[in-house]
Amino acid sequence: MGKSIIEKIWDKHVVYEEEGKPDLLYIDLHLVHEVTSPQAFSGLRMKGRKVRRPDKTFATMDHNVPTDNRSEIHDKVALNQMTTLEKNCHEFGIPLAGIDSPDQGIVHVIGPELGLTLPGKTIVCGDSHTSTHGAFGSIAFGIGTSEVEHVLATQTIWRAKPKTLKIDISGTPNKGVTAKDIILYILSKHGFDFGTGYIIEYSGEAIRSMSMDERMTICNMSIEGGARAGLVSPDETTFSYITGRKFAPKGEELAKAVAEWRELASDDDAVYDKTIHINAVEIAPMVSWGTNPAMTSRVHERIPYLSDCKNEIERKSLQNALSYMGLTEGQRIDDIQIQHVFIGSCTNSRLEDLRQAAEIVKGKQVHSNVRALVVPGSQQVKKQAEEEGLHRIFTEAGFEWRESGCSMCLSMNNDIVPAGEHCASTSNRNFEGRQGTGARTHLVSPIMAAAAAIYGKITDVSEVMPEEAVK
Ligand SMILES: CC(C)[C@H](C(=O)O)[C@@H](O)C(=O)O
Ligand code: SF4
Repeated sequence: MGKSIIEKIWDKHVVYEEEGKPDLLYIDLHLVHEVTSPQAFSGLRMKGRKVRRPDKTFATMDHNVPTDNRSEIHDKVALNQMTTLEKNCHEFGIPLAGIDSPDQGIVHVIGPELGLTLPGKTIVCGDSHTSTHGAFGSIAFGIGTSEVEHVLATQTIWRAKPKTLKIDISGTPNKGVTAKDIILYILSKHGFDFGTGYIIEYSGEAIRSMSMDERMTICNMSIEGGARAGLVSPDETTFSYITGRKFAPKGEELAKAVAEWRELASDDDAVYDKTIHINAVEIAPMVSWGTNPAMTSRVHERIPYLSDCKNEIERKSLQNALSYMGLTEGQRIDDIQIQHVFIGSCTNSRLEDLRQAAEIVKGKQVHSNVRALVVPGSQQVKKQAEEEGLHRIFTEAGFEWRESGCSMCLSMNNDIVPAGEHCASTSNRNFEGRQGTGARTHLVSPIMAAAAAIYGKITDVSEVMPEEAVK
């Protein structure tokens, strides 16, 4: 019987196992950011311990860095977390892409970009969207702060062996349908907890024809379905992305690594605990209308009716979501008015996301009721986008063009959506208060966000996209 990539990587990393207990897993890469690391470093200091493998650890600051004026940081909590991270990295010998570094950015954007994220690795970070790195064929998952301390001290972590779930996506996506729509569709169809206890492997022709940026978007949101991680078996697309990256293997070492990575891909006869099939033609541009990412519909649909709910629990949760969102049952999704647009976050702030959004925005103006932000995921993305002139397309249309960071994805910095206002956002979470107290989030793709910015309401991008923007 063949093995899946999940079992292959897992088995190679188990350093200790005992019947009925979690496995002790070796960790190849530990990514660190300013929010979930301070207590972990204090713990080490108190116990007089060192970081075991600073060379397998890499830090950046992203959650609360300002994305407008970098030179004056007024927020005391943010400033404290940033200087604490600098101090900790210096003391424990950990490489850091600090606020002034050309490598700074959202931790899940810079790992791949710098060639730190590689196939076959086990990767952890004190952050739930670590699943993003699975796009390269690695097992990557988020850990808690006490576990951050454990990994810093031992380079290992305790984890029960996961169940395996294969999501096979066939077919060619329709016009206006992106990787973001595919993952939102999966969530809308299977709920916010279908992945509990599983690591997902995404496969099928739709995945194979995706770029690395697109695969990252899909893997990123695995966690919104409750999964422990999500990944894609590596292939030529993966290897060519990695080639030439700053910390990736080079020359002969790379050739040797690629030969090993090829062996990692799941065997044709691998067996999974569960399999889900999806046909991409079922999918249209998607929009979340509720308060979890599974409360999502196709753009031309209506918000569900209370009378369609299967039970009282469902009815209550629909009622609560509608009241928080200021929407009514049966309302048309494309009637929702938008006051804010956020293009950014570890889901959709990479170069391709910005290129696609710019195609929609080119030569148009942001609607007068809308405030729109583009926040590149990293300084490298920002620089490349500027070299291509994308920043000019956005700013001429009336978008704000920012420095890299998590920004409006979560209300931990200055980029906040005011109470009661609606934001079309390319991020991954729409929980109550996520973008600010009382803020109303609609999760969409970058091109849907761009269309919302121009028309001031949720708009089916497939109807307004120029011919040259159709893939
Ligand atoms: C702040 C951090 C712990 C958090 C996470 O783990 O995901 C954040 O990145 C988020 O997206 O909510
Ligand atoms: S961009 Fe958003 S989801 Fe991603 S790490 Fe930052 S806060 Fe979390």
